[in-house]
Amino acid sequence: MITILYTSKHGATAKIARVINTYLDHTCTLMNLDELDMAVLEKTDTIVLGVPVYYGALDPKMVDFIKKNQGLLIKKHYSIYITALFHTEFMSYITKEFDYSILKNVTTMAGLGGAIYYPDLSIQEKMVLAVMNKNRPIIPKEHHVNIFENFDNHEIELFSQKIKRIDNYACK
Ligand SMILES: Cc1cc2nc3c(=O)[nH]c(=O)nc-3n(C[C@H](O)[C@H](O)[C@H](O)COP(=O)(O)O)c2cc1C
Repeated sequence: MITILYTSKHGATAKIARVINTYLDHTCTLMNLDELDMAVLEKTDTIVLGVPVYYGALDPKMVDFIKKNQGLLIKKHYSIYITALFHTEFMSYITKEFDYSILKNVTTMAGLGGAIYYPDLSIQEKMVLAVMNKNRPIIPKEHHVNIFENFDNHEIELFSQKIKRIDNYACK
């Protein structure tokens, strides 16, 4: 049994969870951390953690969950995917937050891309993104009013295949 546990302010991390679930033949339980169900997690063999990046750091709610629930995670196969525009830098976001005691037990990790849904953003978020984009241009100008997605579809498929293999192995 696989559970994908995620946080998602604007929907991209949730969207990736749904795509992974599709690659896994709709066999996963999708769980938003805001609706955490520990009884389901206790029963699950494989936990996939979906963690977005904001302001140069992993979402603190999920970081807190992972740190407080190391005991539970160690008993499972657990994997992490990062949702971020600068997704190739996922390891630097991860190593900034987690030490070896957590990382040595992670089965697989990946950076899968991110998205900006402009109509959903607050003025403050738009300002932060404008500064970020000025310093390190990543969002083309024509996307500044609408939707920009830079999901790495190939990585999403590879990550899903790894999860499938891990869970098949766990169930043997
Ligand atoms: C206010 C704000 C700050 C962000 N900061 C970063 C960042 O520092 N690095 C990065 O790679 N992506 C950054 N992003 C992009 C997010 O990681 C991307 O929008 C991701 O899809 C967010 O996940 P969500 O849609 O599930 O909320 C930021 C996005 C917002 C709105």
